[in-house]
Amino acid sequence: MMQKSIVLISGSRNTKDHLYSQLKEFIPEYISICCYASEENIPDEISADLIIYSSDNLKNEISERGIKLNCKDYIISERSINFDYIELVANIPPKTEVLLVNDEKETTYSSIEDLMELGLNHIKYYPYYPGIERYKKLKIAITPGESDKVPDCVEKVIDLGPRIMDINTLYNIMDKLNFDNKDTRFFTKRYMQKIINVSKNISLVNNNINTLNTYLNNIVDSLVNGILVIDENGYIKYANEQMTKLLSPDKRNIENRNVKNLVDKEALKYFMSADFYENKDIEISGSIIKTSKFKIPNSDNVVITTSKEKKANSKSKFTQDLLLKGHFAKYDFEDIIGNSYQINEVKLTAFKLSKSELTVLIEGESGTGKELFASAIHNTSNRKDGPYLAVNFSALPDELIESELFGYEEGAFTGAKKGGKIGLFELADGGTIFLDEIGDISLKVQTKLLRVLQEKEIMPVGGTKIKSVDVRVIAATNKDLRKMVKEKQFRSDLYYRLKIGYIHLPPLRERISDIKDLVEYFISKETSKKVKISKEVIDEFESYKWLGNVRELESTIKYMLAVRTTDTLTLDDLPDKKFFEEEVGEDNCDSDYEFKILSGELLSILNMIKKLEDNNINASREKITKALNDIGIDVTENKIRTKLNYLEEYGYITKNRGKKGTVLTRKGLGYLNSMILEGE
Ligand SMILES: Nc1ncnc2c1ncn2[C@@H]1O[C@H](COP(=O)(O)OP(=O)(O)OP(=O)(O)O)[C@@H](O)[C@H]1O
Repeated sequence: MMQKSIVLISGSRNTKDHLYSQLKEFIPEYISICCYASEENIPDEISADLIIYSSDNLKNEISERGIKLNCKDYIISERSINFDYIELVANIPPKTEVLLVNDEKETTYSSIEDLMELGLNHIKYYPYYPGIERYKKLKIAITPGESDKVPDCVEKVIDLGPRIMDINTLYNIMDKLNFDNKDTRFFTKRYMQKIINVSKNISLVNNNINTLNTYLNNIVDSLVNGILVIDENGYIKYANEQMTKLLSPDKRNIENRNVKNLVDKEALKYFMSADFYENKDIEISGSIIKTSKFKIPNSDNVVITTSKEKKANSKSKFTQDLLLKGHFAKYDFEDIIGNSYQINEVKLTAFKLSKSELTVLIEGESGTGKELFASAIHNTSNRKDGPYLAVNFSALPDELIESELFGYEEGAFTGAKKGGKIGLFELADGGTIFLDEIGDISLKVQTKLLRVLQEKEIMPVGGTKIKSVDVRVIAATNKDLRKMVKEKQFRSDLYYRLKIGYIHLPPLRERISDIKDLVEYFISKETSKKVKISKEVIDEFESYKWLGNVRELESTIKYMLAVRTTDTLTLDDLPDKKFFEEEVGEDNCDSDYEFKILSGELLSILNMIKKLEDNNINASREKITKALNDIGIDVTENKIRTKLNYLEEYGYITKNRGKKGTVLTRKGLGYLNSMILEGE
């Protein structure tokens, strides 16, 4: 038999090398692989069974260059982020703002989408590509192999290497070369193994089995969409979220159930037969889906995967997934750690509310545990066996929110799916819907929501028929809704409807006695090893502001566990200051005018800086200390240093090196003026 051959053509040498090693890894040895880069020499004539172009443009370039091609077929590779390196991204502290740099607008956006789809949405991506008109001048950049395009403002570049071929392209290659079943199975196994290794790496870095599961799920989901493991009798050992959605429209847990009760006869034949197959079109729950089946080595279990339907369905699927933060209520009240008076009071109120059917509004800063409480309320309520859908409003534009929440009827708008679409409210029937970031919804959606709350019925977009739904609403926000009501950005009637049951979650800095318990809890959650934490660190933590609240504390512990050198976390393991949340940011322009109430000492310092400034004296640390001592306020220079840092972080002052010393900002001056007005 003649040896089959592949020729790969890419633009740069770097991409060529990466794609070559990927092909070597996945394509059996008996296929010969030859690679060229257009920036190097390409022969005038190329012969192969299959040519793979790394991009569309390259195909045109090759034909323009008049290169003679003797080949039966070609493929243009679809590319995705190289997940060998994604742990680098996973390790970036939450909420960090980064530039995503790529060569063109499209590739930049699709790289952002890839990373988000992999679940790496703990950081904020801003696009950058050559020729972009305006971009955010950030210090960190992530790039898939295009580090030479990174703009000057960037200080740290995380290069993920060029994007690799995606799983569909690899399947396509095998298809075109008529691989037999054995080889495709080998490939699937390899790919899965790779994914599992990547996830293990990530979780090792984070020391966290939960992270392992999350990333594993996300990566698997983004590649094969649905994944199901069944034993020889058809009992489900594992089903990921997508498969659960496919087999059980109410999205309840399907583990330990039998596939016989979940799919119809036709599909069951394929699920339970002794055959193994790749990408077979099978009708499951009313849709034709590409399905593969393979056996887990040394076990009686088989794995069934369904492919991501890239074309027809992907948009609406993706948007609903974006909107949905979770399908299951994961937490109970026992999972809410903390014994402070403040948190106990809130837990008690929440517990009482859970036994009622009232709508609940949870207010609290970001990371205080609003989602945790919503989940615990559902799990303690009479609806605990019903669905729980957590919806995040900040992810989507208004029109989509409306159709995803309330569904639409066939023909409601261009692109509406045949048969219409069931909205999340209908899916949550009999259960609870958690509407996170409720302050982000438009007035139009507010009006529709009000209707659900008042009448317990929904009207799908473009529909005429009203449908009754029985859903309990729990809403959450980190915005000041009352202020939004005053400013007419939030309907007052909706506000009062939501606020029938009300919980305010205190920020972490107001319940510092919980810090120790939380720290111990997070350590035990992250690692099975006996890791201690020094008292100095706890003391230090108790003096922090924790603007990112419990979430920030959790990621700090994760960080410290990852960098620690001994089994005790010490001050040396603390991240540097940049790691911690800062208050002033572009997203938070209002904070310029939102004053943090300052305690006596801080106020005295601020006042003193103004006095010195008024007298044309540079407010150095030394001068401020002396002037305060002079008026009987007993402070050391060291203490002043800490306080000045605090004032600077809140935007009241800026510290300058050298002679100029500390100066009041507009906000600082504004604060002092407002104090004078209040005093008058
Ligand atoms: N009291 C607590 N005990 C244990 N874990 C907590 C507690 N509070 C918050 N967490 C953890 O902190 C993280 C943030 O919590 P959660 O997502 O519920 O906050 P949130 O207020 O909904 O934040 P956002 O407004 O940003 O969505 C989660 O990982 C959660 O498990």
